[in-house]
Amino acid sequence: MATTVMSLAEKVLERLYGTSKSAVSVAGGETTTQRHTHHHIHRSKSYDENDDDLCYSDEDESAMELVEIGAQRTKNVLILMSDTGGGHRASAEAIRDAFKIEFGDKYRVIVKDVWKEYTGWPLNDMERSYKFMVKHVQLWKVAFHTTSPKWIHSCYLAAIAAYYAKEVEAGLMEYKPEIIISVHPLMQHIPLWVLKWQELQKRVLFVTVITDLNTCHPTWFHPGVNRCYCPSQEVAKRALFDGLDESQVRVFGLPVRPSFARAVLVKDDLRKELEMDQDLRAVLLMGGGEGMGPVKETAKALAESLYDKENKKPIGQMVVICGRNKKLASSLEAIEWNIPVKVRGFETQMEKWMGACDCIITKAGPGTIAESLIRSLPIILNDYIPGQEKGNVPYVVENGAGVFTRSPKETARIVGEWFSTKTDELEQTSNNARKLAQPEAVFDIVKDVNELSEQRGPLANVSYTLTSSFASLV
Ligand SMILES: CCCCCCCC/C=C\CCCCCCCC(=O)OC[C@H](CO)OC(=O)CCCCCCCCCCCCCCC
Ligand SMILES: O=c1ccn([C@@H]2O[C@H](COP(=O)(O)OP(=O)(O)O[C@H]3O[C@H](CO)[C@H](O)[C@H](O)[C@H]3O)[C@@H](O)[C@H]2O)c(=O)[nH]1
Repeated sequence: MATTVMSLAEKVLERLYGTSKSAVSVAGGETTTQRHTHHHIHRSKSYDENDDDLCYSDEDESAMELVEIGAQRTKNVLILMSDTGGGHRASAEAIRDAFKIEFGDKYRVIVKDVWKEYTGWPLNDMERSYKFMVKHVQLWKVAFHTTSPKWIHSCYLAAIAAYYAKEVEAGLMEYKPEIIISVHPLMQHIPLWVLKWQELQKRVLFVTVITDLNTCHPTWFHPGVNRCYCPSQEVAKRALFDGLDESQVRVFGLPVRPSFARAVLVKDDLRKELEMDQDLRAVLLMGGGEGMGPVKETAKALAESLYDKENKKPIGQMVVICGRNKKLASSLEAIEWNIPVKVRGFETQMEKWMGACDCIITKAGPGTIAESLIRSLPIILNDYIPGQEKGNVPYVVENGAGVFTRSPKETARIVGEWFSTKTDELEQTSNNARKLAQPEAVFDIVKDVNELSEQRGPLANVSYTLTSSFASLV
């Protein structure tokens, strides 16, 4: 049977790639195509043993056609994320959009919080827990650092995995992914265990895309992944230190939505479209997806520093994006401002607001920082979440792309100077920001995932079967 399948597979490959038997049998110094064909033959054999879908006889031409159609069918990519802040979703959507741009219908990309949809507490409530913990910042600090040792978080996660194994399995099965991409620190261990129990480790590609720029939590690093995409050399160093192999690690940058990288945006046009003042310099004030940090105090201080009392006219304008913080938005809307101010809720076209402004004030969220760098915006960091965001401050400041101050008055003073007496400093900081930007990162990541997937061959056809006793296997 094995010989039969070998010759069939070669026929299929010949039709797909025009590759001959002799090309396949060459050992060592393989070309890419040869390396791929080698994988294909290997796979078709093992699938014949394990997978009913691919059982066929030598003469059965129609089965060959089926294999061929199967070979070119759309692959399912499942991106695991959670709305703990806005950063994970932004990166997940960036990856989804880049797959579409680069590969069209070759991949069907689904962005899901499988925990929320399929499991119970505490996994299905991470958004609320995270929001609560970062509000009580000492609590988050303690939770972040006490769960950093591997044995501690492994125990927690193993216990949760044992409890929710079937639910997570059902969640994964629903989407039948050939590729799983995790963009969340708590979404490596449990799905990888489930894949192991399902004996799908070798067939399902599992990659992690880290969305923290520097001092990230060690749960990001799991040695069982096929790839770990690190946004910076600093994170890569940590990954290697935590036991990943160099072959697993790639450094391309933090994935940012293609609309940031590819769109050609003209400031004047954007200001017209967004109904902003055409002439005054503009500062963008925000606090991540949740509108965190000293946004209101800073807005009030800016209204003072951007108003020329002598001449009774504004020297700048302000856009405040409050994200999902509705309370903040309504309290800012109630204020009567003496300079032009736009107060916005959660915006879906951040690239436009950033493109229309001249500098940004934000807490040290990695997504917002990476996006600002692409738009060459000088950054004033006014806060950071302990743990994962702490290292983002030196990343920005030491590279000359911005400054850090927690004081709203000091922030307002800096912006006032940038917009009046220190415009050259504003320009220099903007140039430094541009140099740090990595707009192509998201495309490099999806191309690498595609390459990994190709190496597994077009016959990779994952079959998911529900097993019944996972919990007992933990
Ligand atoms: C690491 C192991 C986590 C397992 C937690 C199970 C314990 C259940 C107790 C509390 C409710 C769960 C709270 C979930 C918080 C969600 C965090 C999140 O998604 O962050 C995203 C953020 C970023 O968006 O995640 C990170 O940057 C790093 C993740 C750190 C994980 C910290 C987990 C805290 C768990 C608290 C346990 C109590 C500690 C006592 C120490 C002895
Ligand atoms: O109205 C808004 C407000 C924000 N955003 C987007 O939301 C993202 C915010 O992400 P950040 O990484 O800047 O910050 P968050 O706090 O929202 O993100 C969370 O996830 C991050 C990882 O990606 C970090 O771990 C961070 O500490 C954690 O709080 C950015 O892409 C930003 O453009 C919008 O699209 N619209």
